Amino acid sequence: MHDTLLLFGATGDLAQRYLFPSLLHLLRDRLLPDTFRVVAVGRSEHDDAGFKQWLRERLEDGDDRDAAVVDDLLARVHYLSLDLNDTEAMRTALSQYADRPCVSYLSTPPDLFEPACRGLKAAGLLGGQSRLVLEKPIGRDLASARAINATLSAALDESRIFRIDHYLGKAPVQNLLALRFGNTLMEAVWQHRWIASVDILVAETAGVDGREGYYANYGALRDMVQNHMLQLLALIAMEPPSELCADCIRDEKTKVLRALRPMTAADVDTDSVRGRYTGGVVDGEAVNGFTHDSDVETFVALRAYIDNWRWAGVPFRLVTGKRMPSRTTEVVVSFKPVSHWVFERPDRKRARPNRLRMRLQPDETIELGLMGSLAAPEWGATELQPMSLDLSMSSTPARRIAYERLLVDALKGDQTLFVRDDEVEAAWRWIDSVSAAWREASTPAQDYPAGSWGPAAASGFLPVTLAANGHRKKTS
Ligand SMILES: NC(=O)C1=CN([C@@H]2O[C@H](COP(=O)(O)OP(=O)(O)OC[C@H]3O[C@@H](n4cnc5c(N)ncnc54)[C@H](OP(=O)(O)O)[C@@H]3O)[C@@H](O)[C@H]2O)C=CC1
Ligand SMILES: O=C1O[C@H](COP(=O)(O)O)[C@@H](O)[C@H](O)[C@H]1O
Repeated sequence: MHDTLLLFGATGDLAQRYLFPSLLHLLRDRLLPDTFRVVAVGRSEHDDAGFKQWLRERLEDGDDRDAAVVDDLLARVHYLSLDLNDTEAMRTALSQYADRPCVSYLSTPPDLFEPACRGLKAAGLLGGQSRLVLEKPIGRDLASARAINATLSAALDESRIFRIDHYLGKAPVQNLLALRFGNTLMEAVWQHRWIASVDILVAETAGVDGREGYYANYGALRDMVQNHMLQLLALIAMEPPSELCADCIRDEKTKVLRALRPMTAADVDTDSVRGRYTGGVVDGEAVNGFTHDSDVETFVALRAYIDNWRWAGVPFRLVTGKRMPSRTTEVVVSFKPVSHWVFERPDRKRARPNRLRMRLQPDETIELGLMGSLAAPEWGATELQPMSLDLSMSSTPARRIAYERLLVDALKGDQTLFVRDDEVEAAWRWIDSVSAAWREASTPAQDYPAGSWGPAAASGFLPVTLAANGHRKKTS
């Protein structure tokens, strides 16, 4: 396991909210080497003591903080103020760390990836066994992703490049693989013959607040669908890998992403909805709308098709939005109805095809919708009723922040939960088809009030499980 982490963007939002708290937990749980050290790099002109004071105030804010562990972490941190565009300054300041293999983590905007690579290379930090971790987004479209990948591959081998999609660090997301490939029952019915549709919902109550500049250039399609949602789709739809090696899994995910049917302007009206939140009420609090000058969407609903043998004709409905009524990430697999109905005719109206609901956030639960009989002898006949089988996951161990797992894996060199160059490009290829179709069809972002499930036109895309929770009913 490498023991030197160079964290670029150390003064940023991600670093203070997730990366340093993750390191704190890993140190507390003794999951880092004794010699572990962090070179924290930002543009802000703190001196080392000033940065540590700034960081201490943020770390001590958390409710699970142990003062001794905070002290331990801060003793391992050294701060450097550097402009990543200044290759010579990077070489001068950083070459002292080239004494042993290290992990450089670029938690910075993507336009800094190229200059940062130049500076790291000049400092000798990309050679040997050193690794590079990159935050999303990897570009803004296929062309820019390719340019970033070309820069990276000119600097170091793909086996040492770790592209983050933090959803892959979430234990419930990894459990999708366990559920699919650890159970005979699932895999036997996991295909178009038995499955009618798949819903993937990632709803957030949070708004864009504080990230308007970034978001206005990306929108929900590029911010959420290109990475997290397509990763969920790939895990649900991929073929079984021959073994759990990083490339075995990434090969299969990439095949799925490549098989996504491109969207055309003719599909836009039936297969997509764009939305943008206006003012409203979320969690009992009044919130403002997203009023940025750009035309970006904060909500997307898409119907996607995977053109391969397993998934022919099965719609995958992808819905994500900000300022929704609840924070919910779930995958709902709806099965086809039974082929021949043998029960009383009136029962047929009540018949509900089986449904597997895998809730990933905020809590992890699995629910299987079945038909069963609640017959009472005096009724004289069997009456079928929908029943649901809840598999509580409450006995699973406490979950770690996704970044804890990803940081450990990057330090160890395990790429399984990181995204490969061809995978990123396949995802962008499909996203580009959607944005080109929207452009050609001049698809507007329709208003929805904050605290609702998106524009009215999207109701046919919402999983039926929302109606079961008392939310708006699905209309088609
Ligand atoms: N925040 C989040 O929740 C998430 C963020 N991400 C991704 O993580 C990355 C970082 O995001 P976030 O922390 O929010 O961004 P911020 O804007 O909060 O931070 C950006 C960081 O980059 C540094 N930086 C900017 N320009 C330079 C430069 N020329 N030279 C050296 N350092 C520079 C900043 O330094 P300084 O502040 O000192 O100027 C700061 O530390 C982005 O790619 C983002 O998309 C991904 C998922 C979630
Ligand atoms: O990458 C991002 O993810 C978050 C949602 O992550 P979660 O772990 O809280 O589900 C999203 O808010 C943000 O816009 C996006 O950049």
